[in-house]
Amino acid sequence: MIVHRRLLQLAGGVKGPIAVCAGLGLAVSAAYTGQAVLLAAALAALAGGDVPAAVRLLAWAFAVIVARAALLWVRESVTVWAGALIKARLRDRLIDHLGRLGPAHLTGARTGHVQATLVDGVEGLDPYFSRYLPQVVVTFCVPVALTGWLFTVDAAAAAVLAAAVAGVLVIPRFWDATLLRRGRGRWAAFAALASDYLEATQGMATLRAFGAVGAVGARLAGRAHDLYLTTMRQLRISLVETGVSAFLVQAGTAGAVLAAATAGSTWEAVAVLVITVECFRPVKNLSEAWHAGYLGITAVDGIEDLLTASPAVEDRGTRRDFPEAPAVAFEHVTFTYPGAERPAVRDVAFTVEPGRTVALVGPSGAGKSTLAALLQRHHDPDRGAITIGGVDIRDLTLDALRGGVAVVAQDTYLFHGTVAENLRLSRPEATDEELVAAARLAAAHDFIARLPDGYDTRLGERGATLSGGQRQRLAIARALLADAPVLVLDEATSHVDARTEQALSEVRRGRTCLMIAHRPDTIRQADHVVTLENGTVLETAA
Ligand SMILES: Nc1ncnc2c1ncn2[C@@H]1O[C@H](COP(=O)(O)OP(=O)(O)OP(=O)(O)O)[C@@H](O)[C@H]1O
Repeated sequence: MIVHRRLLQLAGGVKGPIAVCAGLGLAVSAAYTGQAVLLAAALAALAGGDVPAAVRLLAWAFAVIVARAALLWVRESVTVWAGALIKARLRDRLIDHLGRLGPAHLTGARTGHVQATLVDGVEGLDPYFSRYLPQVVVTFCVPVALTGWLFTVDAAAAAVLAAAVAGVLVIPRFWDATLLRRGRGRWAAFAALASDYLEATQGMATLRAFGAVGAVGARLAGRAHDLYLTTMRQLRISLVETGVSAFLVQAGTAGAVLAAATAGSTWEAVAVLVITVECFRPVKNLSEAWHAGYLGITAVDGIEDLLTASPAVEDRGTRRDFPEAPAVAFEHVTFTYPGAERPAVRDVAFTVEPGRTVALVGPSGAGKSTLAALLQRHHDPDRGAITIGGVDIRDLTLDALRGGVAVVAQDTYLFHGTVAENLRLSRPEATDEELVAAARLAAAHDFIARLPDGYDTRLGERGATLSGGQRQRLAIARALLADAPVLVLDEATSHVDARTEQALSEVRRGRTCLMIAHRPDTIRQADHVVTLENGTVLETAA
């Protein structure tokens, strides 16, 4: 029996559904006990030759059985509802926090780990909250109540039963710490396997190209074997615990019945037998619920890691109005990535005048993407500041900043949705006409119109069904639709044709644009060129 402190805190918001499940569990136990007592009494009446009383008692027993069936149905429905509610609330909380952590967190964590936590961990927590925790309540209440009641019927049998119940509830607790530790080991192995599988699936084209599928397959087999070993290690403890509990249940039942048969009548022994069976029923059910919910318990570390991770930047700004036609100024900005030995950018100072374009150029690793990330506040500078229209971007709310800065990245992410859904990501309320107008300006309308369902065509994951240039033009249309006054543009090193080039100049028009540029043609179109080297500004040219 594991009642995890952190999981109880997480359950704070779902105490109501858990309490309802526990209440229904108690009602079901009461129905089982009522049925058993009525049947025992009916048998006693039959043995005593009182047939009418036996029939009356059997009729009551039948009514209780019907009521219990209804209660079981309600309990199952409520359990499934509670489970769905718990999962939805927990996932909302995790996704919300992940959104606040931003991309900086995902560069430090393996995506597969995060995915395993969000999908399998939360899925495993459903039975923990909706079945296991309510059953813990039932397991503590029912045996204690029935043993107490038995003391009024047969003290000797009750004493034997009390000892067995205490043993069943207390002895397995000695294994709890080991069980939890091994469970965590098993979760770590599971998350590692999930991460490797995700990576292998995503990188399959590269693995095939380099003939590395076999080697990765062998590594995955190794991971799967680790998972098997950790599962068996945990199972060994679980089985010992189950065996000890089963022994105590059988010994307690036999001992209590023996005590009753020695001291009282045969029918008293029958009554004790039915009570002991009902006394231990919740213990058996708890063990079943434990097997359903233990995956969630072991995933708690991943969930806690995610929930306690602090965002790379705090959303402490209060200004909601984004400056209009703003200048973007880097004021002696220095920034070192966490754990890095030297700054990625050092004392960088330049200004992008309102409505103008500055091309950032320089060799690989010079710090161009870092400056773009700082402008989007994926990180905050260690020294210096970035201002937009004279306002420090830390004074803007993150929502205001995101609404005012549009991004056309080189590796544009397209989701497994329709073209229209992907475009509306930047402005969900955009009308169909606005969608088409943006797509036309971005030179994307023609190829979209040729797709099987036009704007309603479903794109494959990451836009896999489109060419690189088409993906880039959709990204430009998305930025146009966002209609933000500041633009961060990471010029693609590949797939830039004349039409994409024209779309790029369209999206820059009237906007203050920071452009990571690679090609001489594009660099020539910029109003100013800032050359970076080793994180510092080498020269600024008009
Ligand atoms: N997440 C990170 N953690 C630690 N160091 C990083 C991280 N991202 C980049 N760096 C380092 O910061 C420095 C600047 O990298 P940055 O990506 O800004 O260069 P870049 O000029 O955009 O290069 P490229 O043209 O190749 O994209 C490099 O030394 C790089 O190794």
